[in-house]
Amino acid sequence: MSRKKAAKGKAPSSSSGGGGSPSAASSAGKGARSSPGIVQMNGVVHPSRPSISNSSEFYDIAFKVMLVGDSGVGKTCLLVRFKDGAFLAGSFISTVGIDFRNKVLTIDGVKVKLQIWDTAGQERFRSVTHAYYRDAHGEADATHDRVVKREDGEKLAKEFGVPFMETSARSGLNVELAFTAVAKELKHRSVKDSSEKFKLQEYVNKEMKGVGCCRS
Ligand SMILES: Nc1nc2c(ncn2[C@@H]2O[C@H](COP(=O)(O)OP(=O)(O)OP(=O)(O)O)[C@@H](O)[C@H]2O)c(=O)[nH]1
Repeated sequence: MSRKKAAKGKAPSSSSGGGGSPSAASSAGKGARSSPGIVQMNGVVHPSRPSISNSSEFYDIAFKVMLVGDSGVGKTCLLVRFKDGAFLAGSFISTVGIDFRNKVLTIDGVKVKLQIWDTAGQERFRSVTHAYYRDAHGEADATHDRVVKREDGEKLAKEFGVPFMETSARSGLNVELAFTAVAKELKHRSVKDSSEKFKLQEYVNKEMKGVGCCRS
């Protein structure tokens, strides 16, 4: 069965309230997905003067994080799971252009705001989404439908020197961890006099849950 695609998200100019309300929902014939990628982007540090995010939450440091990957790999669902704790099942609604949502996490007593940009995976939006990469620092429940072998993902991550983990927007597997790991790494990078060294790979290996652990 082919997936029906409609438009989701909205233009960035209208997203200042912390993101629009992209919706998606499950389709019986949906194919397997590879994983969305999380790219961490640059941060702004305000150690002595807490700021207020668009969602009225105070924060100490802000970072821009991009979700990148082909259309349909689950970027929007990953973000919605992280932000709202929900899985949007139903027919697949493709993102138009780019959109963002804010979430403030407390990392070792520091309020870290992640401004997470959800990019459109479709080729026709490439020029729009790539424009937002400037400034920037920085699935697993459908095992039968899997298109990317775990080993291949691990190999690729090794090549790029980044940690590898599988997430599921549907079950929630490792979603919080993926974003928390990014926030921790960015916070440690930005606090220059940090005495303790943060080892991202070790943290991820310790905290990561295996596929099949958290089905809902
Ligand atoms: N089983 C399962 N389905 C998922 C998961 N994440 C997303 N989906 C489904 O995959 C389809 C695409 O998800 P989206 O999050 O909209 O994909 P996207 O990467 O944002 O796509 P674009 O907006 O076109 O770039 C939807 O039908 C979702 O319901 C997941 O973790 N498990």
